[in-house]
Amino acid sequence: MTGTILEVRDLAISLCDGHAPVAAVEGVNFNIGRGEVFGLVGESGCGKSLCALALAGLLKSPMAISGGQILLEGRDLAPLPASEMRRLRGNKVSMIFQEPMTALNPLMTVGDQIGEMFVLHRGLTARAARVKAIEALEQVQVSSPERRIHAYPHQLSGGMRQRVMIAIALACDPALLIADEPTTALDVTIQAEIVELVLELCRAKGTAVMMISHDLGLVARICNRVAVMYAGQIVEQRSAEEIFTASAHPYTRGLIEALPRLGRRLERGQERLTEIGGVVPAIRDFPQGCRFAPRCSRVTAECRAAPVAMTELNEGGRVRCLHHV
Ligand SMILES: Nc1ncnc2c1ncn2[C@@H]1O[C@H](COP(=O)(O)OP(=O)(O)OP(=O)(O)O)[C@@H](O)[C@H]1O
Repeated sequence: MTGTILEVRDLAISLCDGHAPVAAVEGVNFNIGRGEVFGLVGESGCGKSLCALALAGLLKSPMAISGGQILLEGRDLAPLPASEMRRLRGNKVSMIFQEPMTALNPLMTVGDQIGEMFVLHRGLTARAARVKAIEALEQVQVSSPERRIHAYPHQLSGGMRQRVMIAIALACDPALLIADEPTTALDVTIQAEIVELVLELCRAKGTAVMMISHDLGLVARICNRVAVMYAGQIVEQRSAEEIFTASAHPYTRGLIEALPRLGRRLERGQERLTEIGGVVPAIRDFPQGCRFAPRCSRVTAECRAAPVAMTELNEGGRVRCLHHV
């Protein structure tokens, strides 16, 4: 791993729906190294998908980037028009989604959809692209690829469709793959296979991965570094090793407590593992002080008084908490 491939500086994403704009995401800062596997975790509604979509140039109105920079290999993607982002997507940066049907065209064969990447980004002829499409399907371990290239997405299983989406995303060896909960909708055994496949292919191609998940266990297992997001802000950033042993933010601690552990039994009368009480606030209801304050057991008046800045910890870790441990 050498050098930085992606530098996100002070990214802000706002809801611009004709009323006063509201920031759904703000002050997001992180770097991803070449070939690194970087994790972004948090409960549903924390802003993970908005960050992913912004990075891939796929944000849709009424959401828009309202500040900051997204430097991919030094070039700022934030101000680029949609036409320019279309040229970069699949080539420099790719994204895979939880539901492959959102990314696949139901009216095109999978062979044509994979081949299109080589025609568009590599200038190959249709015939050469077809050969590459078969190779790409082989790489994602789809059996009988010569036959499968003629299939339409609806003729494939969920796991198979996920493999096709990965083949499309990685066809042109992008520098960065953004994976937004790519396995959440799949069976547990297939989940593990798909994650392994993504990691193996990205390792071979030198592609960095930004893995987005609500599952801290998964992210800590496969990533080098992890950022924890809460209510539109990063609240903690650590190495994956430290996230369990030295996490400093009460929210990260809460996510860890809620993880099902092997051999961990429910106490008598306990219905589920300890979950963090309360819910993630809606973007118009973000508290003015620490956004986690209403759910936090360590809260004091000071926490509620004003926004909390990031504090640098040792070893490059950072935390947004006045009472971190
Ligand atoms: N188009 C939109 N209009 C209004 N609010 C939106 C829109 N898109 C997202 N939001 C809000 O922005 C916040 C962040 O959403 P986002 O989808 O990024 O969360 P997430 O952490 O990715 O959750 P999930 O894991 O469920 O996708 C949420 O409160 C969501 O309701």
